[in-house]
Amino acid sequence: MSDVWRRFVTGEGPVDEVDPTIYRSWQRCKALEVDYQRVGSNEILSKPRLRERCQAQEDLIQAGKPVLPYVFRLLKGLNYMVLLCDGEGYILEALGDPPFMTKAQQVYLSPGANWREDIKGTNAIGTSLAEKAPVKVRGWEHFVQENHFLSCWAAPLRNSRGDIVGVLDVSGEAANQKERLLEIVVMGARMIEQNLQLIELKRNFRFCKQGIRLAAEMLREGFIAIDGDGVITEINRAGAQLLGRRREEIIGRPASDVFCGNKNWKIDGGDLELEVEKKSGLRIRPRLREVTDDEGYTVGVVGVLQVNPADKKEAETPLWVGRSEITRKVFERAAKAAQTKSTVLIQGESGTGKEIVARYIHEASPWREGPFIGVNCAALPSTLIESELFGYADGAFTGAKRGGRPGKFELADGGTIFLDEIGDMALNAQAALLRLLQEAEVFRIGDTKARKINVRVIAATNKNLSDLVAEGLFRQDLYYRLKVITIDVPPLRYRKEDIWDLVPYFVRQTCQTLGKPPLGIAEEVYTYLFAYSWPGNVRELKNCIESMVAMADGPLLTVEDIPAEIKNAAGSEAGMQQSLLKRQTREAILQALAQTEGKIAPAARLLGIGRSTLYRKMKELGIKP
Ligand SMILES: Nc1ncnc2c1ncn2[C@@H]1O[C@H](COP(=O)(O)OP(=O)(O)OP(=O)(O)O)[C@@H](O)[C@H]1O
Repeated sequence: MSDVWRRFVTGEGPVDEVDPTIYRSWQRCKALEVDYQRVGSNEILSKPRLRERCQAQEDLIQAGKPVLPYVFRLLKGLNYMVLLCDGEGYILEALGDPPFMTKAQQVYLSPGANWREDIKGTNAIGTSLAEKAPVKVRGWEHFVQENHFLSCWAAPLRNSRGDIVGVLDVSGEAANQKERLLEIVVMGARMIEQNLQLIELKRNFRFCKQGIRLAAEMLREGFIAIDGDGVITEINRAGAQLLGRRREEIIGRPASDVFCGNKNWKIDGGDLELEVEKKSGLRIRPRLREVTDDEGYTVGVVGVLQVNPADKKEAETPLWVGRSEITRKVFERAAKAAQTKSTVLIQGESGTGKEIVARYIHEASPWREGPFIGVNCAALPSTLIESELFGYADGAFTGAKRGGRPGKFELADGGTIFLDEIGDMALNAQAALLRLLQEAEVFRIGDTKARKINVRVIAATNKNLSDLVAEGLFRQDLYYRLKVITIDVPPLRYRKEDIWDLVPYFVRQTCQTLGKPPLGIAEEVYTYLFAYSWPGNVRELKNCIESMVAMADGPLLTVEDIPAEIKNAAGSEAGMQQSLLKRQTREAILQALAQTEGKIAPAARLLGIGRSTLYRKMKELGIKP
């Protein structure tokens, strides 16, 4: 036992031979009345509480993961241990040589124990936290006598804001005093801090990237980001739609490939003469702002895609809107189908938007310059459908027009014919249609002359065609000929996120048609529209909005304007929706936790929410960590 230590703790005499850091710590311990013979009451976490703490300090653990073994390898076989502690003094992880680990265990120098100064007296972990600096505490410098067999070296760990978030410590036996241990500990601490910064940077980067993507998707206008090398790094769906391409086709491509104008386009200092002219003659121009770094160097540009003001009328009404994954996939599939020559069969409940999909295919296909002719097969009596579709020759029947008449197929030559409600087509017309599809030529009724036609055929049905085939109401050979490419358009109730876009879209459209000034939409309206199940799909929503706009008095559409039958049905479904939402949230959280073996931080990342939000939701839903 050191005489200096004894003199201090008993208060017998002056102790000026002590390192000032140690002396300050001893004074703090004395003021806190720490027992100098043995630790009065240790603070040890139970295994589950320790696991929880490690989860809460996931970044620190991650940052320390490669460093602890590295430092330990430098000291291996010399009877030391390396410890990682959090900013409150709790030991989270330890690596060490077994003989010393066993001895250290007796004074709880092991995971779960807290080594704050007020609990353990002067020690490297607690004292480095109190002093906010690297310290060494050898043998009798420990305030509590039972720790005199130890020598420890520790350095605090800071995050990028400079807050202390932990401590790296090396401990060994008092007699074991290797040179330069403090330098090793400080070096290890710097490595952990760098890893912490990297983790934070990666997270910030992901946040910025995802944040930009989400923010861009909220814009009604087209958004584009181009990096310093002139490569397009982001474009939102509205922007891609404006350019008539898919996002995936644009991102990663040089801007000069996508836009015409200055081919050798460079960001810094160059004139931004970008423009793209669509086949329709629509000219699109980006309005861009430079993004500069701290030194003022241009690192890229961001901005909105605009339609040349002269062409604006056409662009203001996109053919379709809808942000749901389901709708996006439907139109992605339609875009692919547009590039082929095959017949397309669109299936879906009434009012889901099958005709819109057909028009979109036409617009994106090589037939886009030709006409788009729609025929509702259910609306035509079976006696008329053949002459309507294929036309008739002069004198084909009594009452026939002189000189004959072309049918819809001939009228659609060079373009697209859309056969809606194909399931209702009469069998004789089906036979003629099959022949036409196989030969690519039409025979007018009563005519022997074949006329070559170049038509893209798109059919749609809200019936199950294979059932009709089984009942003998639809020709099997025609069914197979039609369903070369099928596109299913799901009901609106399965893709309710689209309501966010459809509502303002229909409000704008209706205001324009009725010559009303633009109307706002009260947030609460959406609660009702989301709760309703929309059996009539998008058409029913469109009708609902039309009636709301027509009836609205003020500048805002409110719950009062919702048609009574929809409001009442939605009101009774609202409670159900909420409990369904709760159930779905619960399941999503449980699944994420199962995937990450109960780890909170990765589960939160998987769910795309913050850690504290996840904790709160788990509490609300009664999920135990
Ligand atoms: N994604 C969408 N974006 C904008 N408008 C849409 C969308 N989907 C549907 N609509 C509109 O909803 C209405 C119904 O759509 P559409 O006529 O295409 O449905 P449908 O499935 O062909 O119906 P039916 O089977 O009764 O013929 C139309 O006015 C259409 O413009």
